[in-house]
Amino acid sequence: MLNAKMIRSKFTVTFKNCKIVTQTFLINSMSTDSSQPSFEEIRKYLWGFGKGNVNLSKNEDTGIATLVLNNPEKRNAISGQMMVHLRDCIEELEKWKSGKAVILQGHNNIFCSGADLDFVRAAGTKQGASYMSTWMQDTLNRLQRLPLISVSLLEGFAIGGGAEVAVSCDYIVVANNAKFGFVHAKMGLVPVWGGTTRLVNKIGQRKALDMLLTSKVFRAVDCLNIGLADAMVPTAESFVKTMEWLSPRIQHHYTIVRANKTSVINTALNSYQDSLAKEKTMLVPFWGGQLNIEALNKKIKHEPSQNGD
Ligand SMILES: CC[C@@H](C(=O)O)C(=O)SCCNC(=O)CCNC(=O)[C@H](O)C(C)(C)COP(=O)(O)OP(=O)(O)OC[C@H]1O[C@@H](n2cnc3c(N)ncnc32)[C@H](O)[C@@H]1OP(=O)(O)O
Repeated sequence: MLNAKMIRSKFTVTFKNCKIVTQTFLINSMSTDSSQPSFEEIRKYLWGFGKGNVNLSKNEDTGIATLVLNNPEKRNAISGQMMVHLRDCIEELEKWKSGKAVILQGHNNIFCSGADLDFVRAAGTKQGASYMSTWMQDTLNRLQRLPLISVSLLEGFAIGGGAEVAVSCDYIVVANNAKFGFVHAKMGLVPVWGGTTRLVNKIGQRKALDMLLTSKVFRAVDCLNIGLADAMVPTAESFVKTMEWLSPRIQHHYTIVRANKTSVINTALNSYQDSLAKEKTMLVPFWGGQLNIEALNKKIKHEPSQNGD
């Protein structure tokens, strides 16, 4: 792992009979920090824990991928093996250059019951904590940064680590039967997969603190009322309705969809100035490009939509 290390060197200069000592600090970024585990090492460790998998399917025609958490005997709890699968799926999505969106779901209409409690018991060491938090936080950071529009479709329970996965997505759609909770405190834990940071970004500091401290499990309509969920859909047709809800958000060319997602996520993850600087660089591929010229030629008149959406 790369580690920034300061090297100080002194230069003495004589100016008008005075000795001036200048100090130069160089950053040596090539040294390695052997105390940090490599991701390969963590992969091997996690792979030894539990069953289950994560299934990715990509539809090249629609540009929509689905990612399904699958561990039916444990309400889709995330085992060590599934942590490895999840990262591999995100890496696959990073390579998908023409995709527009990804929908995350749990197998058989249950989103996810959090980390596999058998894993939590077996890996309950300092090493286990460090490996899991490093791996899962990095994996979910990468999910959040994908240039795809990410939607978590919550059916049934999304608790503990399941809630952390859900808030890593751009949008949360709840089925009528969804139940969502950061239950970590009740389990004698704190979220470390990036869930606290992302929850605060979604619903604000006070509501997030309340949610963490009470370990309350929220019903679908409450998720909508507190601004955590973006839409609520009937459980019986949750996937179809989620696709309908998503459709206007991905109506444009995939390059436009991805550029807008990238710009927005940059504001969330970078400083104001960095975000402005990055935003300025986004226009070049589009300005005077084919999509822009076609739109100009149509002489579009922009009007409010009829149904107020
Ligand atoms: C790293 C830790 C932290 C994080 O940072 O993210 C966490 O995620 S901590 C984990 C938090 N999750 C839990 O504590 C889940 C506890 N489980 C439940 O509350 C309930 O099981 C449920 C999820 C509300 C579902 O209830 P229900 O539909 O009534 O099913 P059952 O309770 O009968 O469960 C069926 C079956 O599944 C097993 N199960 C459920 N969740 C997990 C889990 N997270 N890990 C392992 N196993 C789980 C449950 O024990 C049952 O097994 P059997 O009794 O053998 O059938």
